[in-house]
Amino acid sequence: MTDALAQVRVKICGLSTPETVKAAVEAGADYLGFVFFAKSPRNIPTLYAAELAELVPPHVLKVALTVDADDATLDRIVAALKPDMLQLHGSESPERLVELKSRFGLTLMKAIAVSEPEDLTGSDIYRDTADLLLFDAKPPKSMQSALPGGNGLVFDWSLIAGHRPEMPWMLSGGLTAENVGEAIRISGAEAVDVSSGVEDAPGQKSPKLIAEFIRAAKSV
Ligand SMILES: O=C(O)c1ccccc1NCC(=O)[C@H](O)[C@H](O)COP(=O)(O)O
Repeated sequence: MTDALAQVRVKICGLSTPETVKAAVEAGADYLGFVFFAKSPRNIPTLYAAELAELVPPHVLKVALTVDADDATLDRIVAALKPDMLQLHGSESPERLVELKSRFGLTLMKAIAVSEPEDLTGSDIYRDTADLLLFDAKPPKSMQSALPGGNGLVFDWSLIAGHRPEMPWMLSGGLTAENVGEAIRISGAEAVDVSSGVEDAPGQKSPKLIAEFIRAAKSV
């Protein structure tokens, strides 16, 4: 039997309430992302993460999203959330990933900001240190106050078709229930990640939009 019918895996990022965590689990999310970055409208206090973590069954993987966090901060996050994966959304170097793997032994996903082909070829530097890559849209320089991710921006998915990494990867950046099918077909993604596209307002996840997104991604 081939893997041709395998469903796309879905990560819902930036959950911050019990209701939306439960909604994402019930809708069939494979990964739930929790943001630990003070400037983000999705930031959650570290201790509150422990409460949300209780609601996540073992078959759904918990992802802690951080931006250039130091060891002490990560120690607190890992103790509270007990994540399966760290999503590194800053300018963490390959050497930093080696340190994090040795300290925590968790799956490491390095976010790569993409706007041109060189961004994809440049991501090869993480080949030996990241377990998977997350391709996200690079905010334009004009967006001075932009977050490093979670901006609802799309990049040209055909760039990935021209440089498919040999290691596992996820697609993100401005995905919605309406465009995720086309994004998967063009990029060849086997896993997708969404935040803004399942929100009614920045930081406010919608159970309805979460269910619609997961249905759309998994029906491709
Ligand atoms: O969500 C945030 O606020 C955030 C803050 C700092 C770094 C990354 C952040 N989010 C990343 C994500 O939510 C996703 O991994 C991905 O970039 C999708 O975002 P979106 O374009 O909003 O769907």
